Amino acid sequence: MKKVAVLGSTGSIGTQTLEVIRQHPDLFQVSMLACGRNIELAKKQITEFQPATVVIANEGDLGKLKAHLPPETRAMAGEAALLDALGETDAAFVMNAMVGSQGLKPTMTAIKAGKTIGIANKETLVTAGHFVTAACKRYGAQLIAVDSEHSAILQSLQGSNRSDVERLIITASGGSFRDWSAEEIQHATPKDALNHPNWSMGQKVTIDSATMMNKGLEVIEAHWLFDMPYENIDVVIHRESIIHSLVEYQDKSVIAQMGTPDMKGPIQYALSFPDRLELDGPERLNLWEVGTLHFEKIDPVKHQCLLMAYRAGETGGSAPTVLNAANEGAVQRFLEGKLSFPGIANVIEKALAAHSVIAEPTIEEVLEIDEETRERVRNGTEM
Ligand SMILES: NC(=O)C1=CN([C@@H]2O[C@H](COP(=O)(O)OP(=O)(O)OC[C@H]3O[C@@H](n4cnc5c(N)ncnc54)[C@H](OP(=O)(O)O)[C@@H]3O)[C@@H](O)[C@H]2O)C=CC1
Ligand SMILES: CC(=O)[C@@H](O)[C@H](O)COP(=O)(O)O
Ligand SMILES: [Mn+2]
Repeated sequence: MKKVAVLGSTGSIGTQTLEVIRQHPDLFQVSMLACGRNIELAKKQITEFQPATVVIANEGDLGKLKAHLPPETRAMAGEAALLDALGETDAAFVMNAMVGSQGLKPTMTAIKAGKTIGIANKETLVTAGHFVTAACKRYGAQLIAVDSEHSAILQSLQGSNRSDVERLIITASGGSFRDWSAEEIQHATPKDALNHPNWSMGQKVTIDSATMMNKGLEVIEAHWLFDMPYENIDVVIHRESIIHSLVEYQDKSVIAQMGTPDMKGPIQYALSFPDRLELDGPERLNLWEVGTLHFEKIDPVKHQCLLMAYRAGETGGSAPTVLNAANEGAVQRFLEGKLSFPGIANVIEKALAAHSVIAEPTIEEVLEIDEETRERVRNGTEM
Protein backbone atom coordinates (compact mmCIF):
# COMPACT_ATOMS: atom_id res chain seq x y z
CA MET A 1 0.00 0.00 0.00
CA LYS A 2 1.53 3.34 -1.05
CA LYS A 3 0.69 6.20 1.32
CA VAL A 4 0.12 9.50 -0.46
CA ALA A 5 0.00 13.19 0.49
CA VAL A 6 -1.86 15.46 -1.94
CA LEU A 7 -0.96 19.17 -1.79
CA GLY A 8 -3.52 21.27 -3.67
CA SER A 9 -6.12 18.52 -3.30
CA THR A 10 -9.06 20.76 -4.30
CA GLY A 11 -7.53 21.95 -7.59
CA SER A 12 -7.53 20.50 -11.10
CA ILE A 13 -4.56 18.16 -10.61
CA GLY A 14 -5.43 17.48 -6.97
CA THR A 15 -8.99 16.31 -7.68
CA GLN A 16 -7.79 14.17 -10.59
CA THR A 17 -5.13 12.62 -8.35
CA LEU A 18 -7.87 11.62 -5.93
CA GLU A 19 -9.93 10.24 -8.86
CA VAL A 20 -7.01 7.98 -9.77
CA ILE A 21 -6.46 6.93 -6.14
CA ARG A 22 -10.19 6.16 -5.85
CA GLN A 23 -9.78 3.59 -8.64
CA HIS A 24 -7.09 1.66 -6.75
CA PRO A 25 -8.00 1.50 -3.05
CA ASP A 26 -5.89 -1.65 -2.75
CA LEU A 27 -2.73 0.21 -3.88
CA PHE A 28 -2.98 3.78 -2.57
CA GLN A 29 -4.03 5.34 0.72
CA VAL A 30 -4.35 9.08 1.38
CA SER A 31 -2.39 10.08 4.50
CA MET A 32 -2.48 13.82 4.10
CA LEU A 33 -4.45 16.48 2.24
CA ALA A 34 -3.57 20.16 1.87
CA CYS A 35 -5.61 22.86 0.18
CA GLY A 36 -6.32 26.58 0.14
CA ARG A 37 -9.80 28.07 0.55
CA ASN A 38 -12.22 25.51 -0.86
CA ILE A 39 -13.34 24.18 2.51
CA GLU A 40 -16.60 22.67 1.22
CA LEU A 41 -14.72 20.38 -1.17
CA ALA A 42 -12.07 19.67 1.46
CA LYS A 43 -14.79 18.42 3.83
CA LYS A 44 -16.04 15.94 1.22
CA GLN A 45 -12.49 14.73 0.54
CA ILE A 46 -11.83 14.26 4.26
CA THR A 47 -15.03 12.25 4.70
CA GLU A 48 -14.17 10.01 1.76
CA PHE A 49 -10.42 9.49 2.26
CA GLN A 50 -10.12 9.83 6.07
CA PRO A 51 -6.56 11.24 6.00
CA ALA A 52 -4.51 11.40 9.19
CA THR A 53 -3.66 15.06 8.52
CA VAL A 54 -5.32 17.99 6.77
CA VAL A 55 -3.72 21.38 6.29
CA ILE A 56 -5.59 24.42 4.98
CA ALA A 57 -4.21 27.83 4.11
CA ASN A 58 -6.05 30.04 6.61
CA GLU A 59 -6.43 29.78 10.37
CA GLY A 60 -9.82 31.52 10.09
CA ASP A 61 -11.27 28.56 8.14
CA LEU A 62 -10.31 25.92 10.72
CA GLY A 63 -13.58 26.37 12.60
CA LYS A 64 -15.61 25.43 9.49
CA LEU A 65 -13.65 22.20 9.22
CA LYS A 66 -13.36 21.00 12.80
CA ALA A 67 -16.97 19.84 13.27
CA HIS A 68 -16.58 17.57 10.22
CA LEU A 69 -13.35 15.83 11.16
CA PRO A 70 -13.25 12.07 11.68
CA PRO A 71 -11.77 11.22 15.11
CA GLU A 72 -8.43 10.13 13.60
CA THR A 73 -7.90 13.28 11.52
CA ARG A 74 -6.01 16.32 12.81
CA ALA A 75 -6.41 19.67 11.06
CA MET A 76 -3.96 22.56 10.94
CA ALA A 77 -3.59 25.83 9.07
CA GLY A 78 -0.84 27.95 7.53
CA GLU A 79 2.48 27.46 5.81
CA ALA A 80 4.48 26.52 8.93
CA ALA A 81 1.90 23.83 9.77
CA LEU A 82 2.07 22.51 6.20
CA LEU A 83 5.85 22.18 6.38
CA ASP A 84 5.68 20.52 9.82
CA ALA A 85 3.05 18.07 8.61
CA LEU A 86 5.12 17.20 5.54
CA GLY A 87 8.15 16.56 7.71
CA GLU A 88 6.14 14.18 9.88
CA THR A 89 3.74 12.43 7.50
CA ASP A 90 4.10 8.70 6.85
CA ALA A 91 3.25 9.30 3.17
CA ALA A 92 6.00 7.97 0.91
CA PHE A 93 4.66 9.83 -2.14
CA VAL A 94 3.85 13.55 -2.18
CA MET A 95 1.83 14.94 -5.10
CA ASN A 96 2.66 18.63 -5.25
CA ALA A 97 -0.30 20.10 -7.15
CA MET A 98 -0.11 23.58 -5.62
CA VAL A 99 0.05 26.46 -8.03
CA GLY A 100 2.92 28.96 -8.15
CA SER A 101 6.22 29.40 -6.37
CA GLN A 102 4.48 28.91 -3.00
CA GLY A 103 5.05 25.21 -3.84
CA LEU A 104 8.83 25.57 -3.41
CA LYS A 105 9.10 25.29 0.39
CA PRO A 106 6.79 22.24 0.60
CA THR A 107 8.81 20.59 -2.19
CA MET A 108 12.08 21.24 -0.35
CA THR A 109 10.61 19.89 2.91
CA ALA A 110 9.39 16.74 1.16
CA ILE A 111 12.82 16.31 -0.44
CA LYS A 112 14.58 16.64 2.91
CA ALA A 113 12.24 13.96 4.27
CA GLY A 114 13.39 11.66 1.42
CA LYS A 115 9.95 11.42 -0.22
CA THR A 116 9.11 10.59 -3.81
CA ILE A 117 7.47 13.70 -5.25
CA GLY A 118 5.03 13.90 -8.14
CA ILE A 119 5.94 17.38 -9.34
CA ALA A 120 2.99 19.00 -11.07
CA ASN A 121 4.03 22.33 -9.52
CA LYS A 122 6.42 23.35 -12.34
CA GLU A 123 7.04 26.81 -10.82
CA THR A 124 9.15 25.13 -8.11
CA LEU A 125 11.64 23.94 -10.74
CA VAL A 126 11.59 27.22 -12.65
CA THR A 127 12.25 29.43 -9.65
CA ALA A 128 14.85 27.24 -7.93
CA GLY A 129 15.68 24.26 -10.15
CA HIS A 130 19.30 24.16 -9.09
CA PHE A 131 18.46 23.88 -5.37
CA VAL A 132 15.70 21.36 -5.91
CA THR A 133 17.76 18.97 -8.02
CA ALA A 134 20.84 19.31 -5.78
CA ALA A 135 18.71 18.61 -2.68
CA CYS A 136 17.23 15.50 -4.33
CA LYS A 137 20.73 14.09 -4.81
CA ARG A 138 21.74 14.98 -1.26
CA TYR A 139 18.66 13.52 0.49
CA GLY A 140 17.98 10.59 -1.86
CA ALA A 141 14.58 11.96 -2.87
CA GLN A 142 13.07 11.44 -6.32
CA LEU A 143 11.08 13.83 -8.50
CA ILE A 144 8.63 12.24 -10.95
CA ALA A 145 7.23 14.37 -13.75
CA VAL A 146 3.47 14.95 -13.79
CA ASP A 147 3.24 17.72 -16.40
CA SER A 148 1.94 15.95 -19.52
CA GLU A 149 4.94 16.85 -21.71
CA HIS A 150 7.49 15.79 -19.09
CA SER A 151 5.60 12.61 -18.34
CA ALA A 152 5.71 11.92 -22.10
CA ILE A 153 9.46 12.49 -22.13
CA LEU A 154 9.93 10.26 -19.09
CA GLN A 155 7.88 7.54 -20.79
CA SER A 156 9.84 7.97 -24.06
CA LEU A 157 13.14 7.61 -22.18
CA GLN A 158 12.33 4.25 -20.59
CA GLY A 159 14.76 1.49 -21.50
CA SER A 160 17.24 3.87 -23.16
CA ASN A 161 20.77 4.97 -22.35
CA ARG A 162 20.89 8.60 -21.31
CA SER A 163 24.03 9.11 -23.44
CA ASP A 164 22.03 8.19 -26.57
CA VAL A 165 19.58 11.09 -26.11
CA GLU A 166 20.14 13.96 -28.53
CA ARG A 167 17.13 16.28 -28.17
CA LEU A 168 13.85 16.76 -26.33
CA ILE A 169 10.92 18.06 -28.39
CA ILE A 170 8.11 19.59 -26.34
CA THR A 171 4.72 20.01 -27.98
CA ALA A 172 2.51 23.10 -27.45
CA SER A 173 -1.15 23.42 -28.33
CA GLY A 174 -0.68 27.14 -29.02
CA GLY A 175 -3.28 28.06 -26.39
CA SER A 176 -6.54 29.97 -26.59
CA PHE A 177 -5.29 32.63 -29.02
CA ARG A 178 -3.46 30.46 -31.52
CA ASP A 179 -5.84 31.53 -34.30
CA TRP A 180 -6.30 35.15 -33.19
CA SER A 181 -4.67 38.08 -34.98
CA ALA A 182 -2.33 40.47 -33.10
CA GLU A 183 -5.09 43.10 -33.32
CA GLU A 184 -7.73 40.80 -31.80
CA ILE A 185 -5.35 39.76 -29.00
CA GLN A 186 -5.03 43.41 -27.90
CA HIS A 187 -8.60 43.23 -26.60
CA ALA A 188 -8.61 39.65 -25.26
CA THR A 189 -10.43 39.23 -21.94
CA PRO A 190 -9.72 36.75 -19.12
CA LYS A 191 -12.80 34.80 -20.24
CA ASP A 192 -11.34 34.48 -23.77
CA ALA A 193 -7.95 33.43 -22.41
CA LEU A 194 -9.47 30.83 -20.07
CA ASN A 195 -11.05 29.02 -23.02
CA HIS A 196 -8.28 26.46 -23.69
CA PRO A 197 -8.83 24.47 -26.90
CA ASN A 198 -7.80 21.04 -25.52
CA TRP A 199 -7.34 20.94 -21.75
CA SER A 200 -9.49 21.77 -18.75
CA MET A 201 -7.08 23.15 -16.13
CA GLY A 202 -6.69 25.68 -13.31
CA GLN A 203 -6.79 29.38 -14.20
CA LYS A 204 -3.09 30.21 -13.87
CA VAL A 205 -1.78 27.45 -16.15
CA THR A 206 -4.54 28.19 -18.68
CA ILE A 207 -3.47 31.84 -18.94
CA ASP A 208 0.18 30.71 -19.15
CA SER A 209 -0.81 28.47 -22.01
CA ALA A 210 -2.45 31.40 -23.83
CA THR A 211 0.71 33.55 -23.52
CA MET A 212 2.93 30.52 -24.27
CA MET A 213 4.74 31.22 -20.99
CA ASN A 214 3.56 27.75 -19.99
CA LYS A 215 5.83 26.34 -22.70
CA GLY A 216 8.66 28.59 -21.51
CA LEU A 217 8.23 27.32 -17.95
CA GLU A 218 8.14 23.78 -19.34
CA VAL A 219 11.43 24.26 -21.21
CA ILE A 220 13.09 25.28 -17.94
CA GLU A 221 11.31 22.42 -16.14
CA ALA A 222 12.66 19.95 -18.74
CA HIS A 223 16.18 21.37 -18.39
CA TRP A 224 16.16 20.54 -14.67
CA LEU A 225 14.18 17.29 -14.72
CA PHE A 226 16.20 15.69 -17.52
CA ASP A 227 19.53 17.54 -17.13
CA MET A 228 19.37 18.69 -20.74
CA PRO A 229 21.06 21.86 -22.14
CA TYR A 230 18.62 24.48 -23.49
CA GLU A 231 20.06 24.21 -27.00
CA ASN A 232 18.87 20.58 -27.05
CA ILE A 233 15.28 21.39 -26.06
CA ASP A 234 12.92 22.36 -28.88
CA VAL A 235 9.26 23.37 -28.92
CA VAL A 236 6.83 22.60 -31.75
CA ILE A 237 3.24 23.77 -32.06
CA HIS A 238 0.94 20.75 -32.28
CA ARG A 239 -2.66 21.89 -32.17
CA GLU A 240 -4.30 18.53 -31.38
CA SER A 241 -2.37 17.76 -28.11
CA ILE A 242 -2.25 14.08 -29.08
CA ILE A 243 1.53 13.75 -29.13
CA HIS A 244 2.50 14.91 -25.64
CA SER A 245 6.24 15.25 -26.39
CA LEU A 246 9.11 13.41 -28.07
CA VAL A 247 12.72 12.31 -27.54
CA GLU A 248 15.21 12.23 -30.39
CA TYR A 249 18.14 9.80 -30.10
CA GLN A 250 21.59 10.02 -31.67
CA ASP A 251 20.56 7.67 -34.48
CA LYS A 252 17.79 10.23 -35.39
CA SER A 253 15.12 7.84 -34.21
CA VAL A 254 12.32 9.76 -32.45
CA ILE A 255 10.12 8.22 -29.75
CA ALA A 256 6.84 9.97 -28.94
CA GLN A 257 4.18 9.36 -26.29
CA MET A 258 0.59 9.75 -27.45
CA GLY A 259 -2.88 9.70 -26.00
CA THR A 260 -6.07 11.73 -25.78
CA PRO A 261 -5.54 14.85 -23.63
CA ASP A 262 -6.37 13.75 -20.08
CA MET A 263 -4.14 14.43 -17.08
CA LYS A 264 -5.22 11.25 -15.29
CA GLY A 265 -2.73 9.35 -17.49
CA PRO A 266 0.39 11.29 -16.37
CA ILE A 267 -0.92 11.41 -12.79
CA GLN A 268 -1.34 7.65 -12.62
CA TYR A 269 2.03 7.05 -14.28
CA ALA A 270 3.70 9.20 -11.60
CA LEU A 271 1.86 7.38 -8.81
CA SER A 272 2.68 3.88 -10.08
CA PHE A 273 6.05 4.61 -11.79
CA PRO A 274 7.66 2.61 -13.33
CA ASP A 275 4.63 0.30 -13.46
CA ARG A 276 1.39 0.92 -15.34
CA LEU A 277 -2.11 0.24 -14.06
CA GLU A 278 -5.56 0.00 -15.57
CA LEU A 279 -7.14 3.45 -15.77
CA ASP A 280 -10.73 4.57 -16.30
CA GLY A 281 -11.28 8.08 -17.61
CA PRO A 282 -9.15 8.93 -20.62
CA GLU A 283 -10.81 8.22 -23.96
CA ARG A 284 -9.06 5.62 -26.11
CA LEU A 285 -7.00 7.17 -28.93
CA ASN A 286 -8.46 6.21 -32.31
CA LEU A 287 -6.12 7.68 -34.89
CA TRP A 288 -8.63 7.19 -37.71
CA GLU A 289 -10.94 9.58 -35.84
CA VAL A 290 -8.17 12.16 -35.35
CA GLY A 291 -7.26 11.88 -39.04
CA THR A 292 -4.49 14.46 -39.32
CA LEU A 293 -1.90 15.77 -36.88
CA HIS A 294 -0.49 19.28 -37.44
CA PHE A 295 2.91 20.76 -36.57
CA GLU A 296 4.12 24.37 -36.85
CA LYS A 297 7.26 26.33 -36.07
CA ILE A 298 7.41 28.80 -33.21
CA ASP A 299 6.68 32.41 -34.23
CA PRO A 300 9.23 34.73 -32.54
CA VAL A 301 6.76 37.66 -32.48
CA LYS A 302 3.66 35.87 -31.26
CA HIS A 303 5.57 33.61 -28.87
CA GLN A 304 7.62 36.27 -27.16
CA CYS A 305 7.07 34.79 -23.66
CA LEU A 306 8.56 31.48 -24.74
CA LEU A 307 11.67 33.23 -26.04
CA MET A 308 11.98 35.26 -22.82
CA ALA A 309 11.90 32.01 -20.86
CA TYR A 310 14.66 30.48 -23.03
CA ARG A 311 16.78 33.59 -22.43
CA ALA A 312 16.14 33.57 -18.68
CA GLY A 313 16.93 29.85 -18.48
CA GLU A 314 20.17 30.27 -20.42
CA THR A 315 21.16 33.27 -18.28
CA GLY A 316 20.50 31.20 -15.17
CA GLY A 317 21.14 32.43 -11.62
CA SER A 318 18.25 34.58 -10.42
CA ALA A 319 16.86 35.30 -13.94
CA PRO A 320 14.32 32.41 -14.00
CA THR A 321 13.17 33.39 -10.49
CA VAL A 322 12.33 36.88 -11.76
CA LEU A 323 10.71 35.51 -14.92
CA ASN A 324 8.45 33.22 -12.89
CA ALA A 325 7.55 35.74 -10.18
CA ALA A 326 6.84 38.53 -12.69
CA ASN A 327 4.65 36.12 -14.64
CA GLU A 328 2.70 35.12 -11.51
CA GLY A 329 2.10 38.76 -10.62
CA ALA A 330 1.17 39.73 -14.19
CA VAL A 331 -1.26 36.81 -14.61
CA GLN A 332 -2.96 37.79 -11.38
CA ARG A 333 -3.28 41.40 -12.57
CA PHE A 334 -4.69 40.24 -15.90
CA LEU A 335 -7.26 38.02 -14.16
CA GLU A 336 -8.28 40.97 -11.96
CA GLY A 337 -8.86 43.06 -15.10
CA LYS A 338 -5.99 45.43 -14.22
CA LEU A 339 -3.68 44.53 -17.10
CA SER A 340 -4.27 43.85 -20.80
CA PHE A 341 -3.34 40.46 -22.24
CA PRO A 342 -0.33 41.83 -24.21
CA GLY A 343 0.59 43.70 -21.00
CA ILE A 344 1.59 40.37 -19.39
CA ALA A 345 4.62 39.96 -21.68
CA ASN A 346 5.53 43.66 -21.37
CA VAL A 347 5.52 43.54 -17.58
CA ILE A 348 7.73 40.44 -17.49
CA GLU A 349 10.16 42.01 -19.94
CA LYS A 350 10.41 45.15 -17.79
CA ALA A 351 10.91 43.17 -14.59
CA LEU A 352 13.72 41.17 -16.21
CA ALA A 353 15.36 44.30 -17.63
CA ALA A 354 15.25 46.01 -14.21
CA HIS A 355 16.83 43.05 -12.41
CA SER A 356 20.59 42.69 -11.85
CA VAL A 357 21.10 38.94 -12.12
CA ILE A 358 22.77 37.19 -9.20
CA ALA A 359 24.82 34.35 -10.71
CA GLU A 360 24.63 32.03 -7.69
CA PRO A 361 21.79 33.13 -5.42
CA THR A 362 21.26 31.44 -2.08
CA ILE A 363 17.86 29.87 -1.49
CA GLU A 364 17.06 32.77 0.87
CA GLU A 365 17.86 35.21 -1.96
CA VAL A 366 15.64 33.23 -4.34
CA LEU A 367 12.73 33.45 -1.89
CA GLU A 368 13.34 37.16 -1.35
CA ILE A 369 13.59 37.97 -5.09
CA ASP A 370 10.47 35.91 -5.76
CA GLU A 371 8.43 37.74 -3.12
CA GLU A 372 9.73 41.18 -4.02
CA THR A 373 9.23 40.77 -7.79
CA ARG A 374 5.71 39.41 -7.41
CA GLU A 375 4.74 42.25 -5.09
CA ARG A 376 6.20 44.90 -7.40
CA VAL A 377 4.41 43.49 -10.41
CA ARG A 378 1.14 43.18 -8.50
CA ASN A 379 1.44 46.86 -7.55
CA GLY A 380 2.43 47.89 -11.08
CA THR A 381 5.92 49.09 -10.04
CA GLU A 382 8.03 46.49 -11.87
CA MET A 383 10.41 49.02 -13.52
N1 LIG B 1 -4.33 21.48 -14.36
C1 LIG B 1 -3.58 20.82 -15.19
O1 LIG B 1 -4.08 20.07 -16.04
C2 LIG B 1 -2.09 20.97 -15.15
C3 LIG B 1 -1.47 21.66 -14.13
N2 LIG B 1 -0.11 21.70 -14.06
C4 LIG B 1 0.53 22.41 -12.96
O2 LIG B 1 0.06 21.87 -11.73
C5 LIG B 1 -0.01 22.89 -10.72
C6 LIG B 1 -1.45 22.95 -10.20
O3 LIG B 1 -2.29 23.38 -11.25
P1 LIG B 1 -3.88 23.29 -11.19
O4 LIG B 1 -4.28 22.03 -10.52
O5 LIG B 1 -4.33 23.58 -12.56
O6 LIG B 1 -4.19 24.54 -10.25
P2 LIG B 1 -5.56 24.89 -9.49
O7 LIG B 1 -5.62 26.36 -9.40
O8 LIG B 1 -6.69 24.16 -10.08
O9 LIG B 1 -5.31 24.27 -8.03
C7 LIG B 1 -4.40 24.83 -7.12
C8 LIG B 1 -4.52 24.13 -5.80
O10 LIG B 1 -3.62 24.72 -4.85
C9 LIG B 1 -4.36 24.93 -3.65
N3 LIG B 1 -3.74 25.93 -2.79
C10 LIG B 1 -3.76 27.27 -2.91
N4 LIG B 1 -3.12 27.83 -1.86
C11 LIG B 1 -2.68 26.80 -1.09
C12 LIG B 1 -1.96 26.72 0.12
N5 LIG B 1 -1.53 27.83 0.74
N6 LIG B 1 -1.71 25.50 0.67
C13 LIG B 1 -2.11 24.38 0.03
N7 LIG B 1 -2.82 24.39 -1.13
C14 LIG B 1 -3.07 25.59 -1.68
C15 LIG B 1 -5.73 25.33 -4.13
O11 LIG B 1 -6.67 25.24 -3.05
P3 LIG B 1 -8.14 25.95 -3.09
O12 LIG B 1 -8.70 25.69 -4.44
O13 LIG B 1 -8.81 25.18 -1.98
O14 LIG B 1 -7.93 27.38 -2.77
C16 LIG B 1 -5.92 24.24 -5.17
O15 LIG B 1 -6.23 23.03 -4.54
C17 LIG B 1 0.44 24.18 -11.40
O16 LIG B 1 1.80 24.39 -11.16
C18 LIG B 1 0.22 23.89 -12.89
O17 LIG B 1 1.08 24.62 -13.72
C19 LIG B 1 0.68 21.04 -14.96
C20 LIG B 1 0.12 20.36 -16.00
C21 LIG B 1 -1.31 20.27 -16.18
C1 LIG C 1 -1.86 19.43 -19.60
C2 LIG C 1 -0.58 20.12 -19.50
O1 LIG C 1 0.46 19.54 -19.31
C3 LIG C 1 -0.56 21.59 -19.68
O2 LIG C 1 0.62 22.16 -19.14
C4 LIG C 1 -0.60 21.76 -21.15
O3 LIG C 1 0.71 21.63 -21.60
C5 LIG C 1 -1.19 23.04 -21.56
O4 LIG C 1 -1.24 23.08 -22.92
P1 LIG C 1 -0.34 24.02 -23.84
O5 LIG C 1 0.55 24.84 -22.95
O6 LIG C 1 0.39 23.12 -24.75
O7 LIG C 1 -1.40 24.86 -24.49
MN1 LIG D 1 2.14 20.84 -19.71
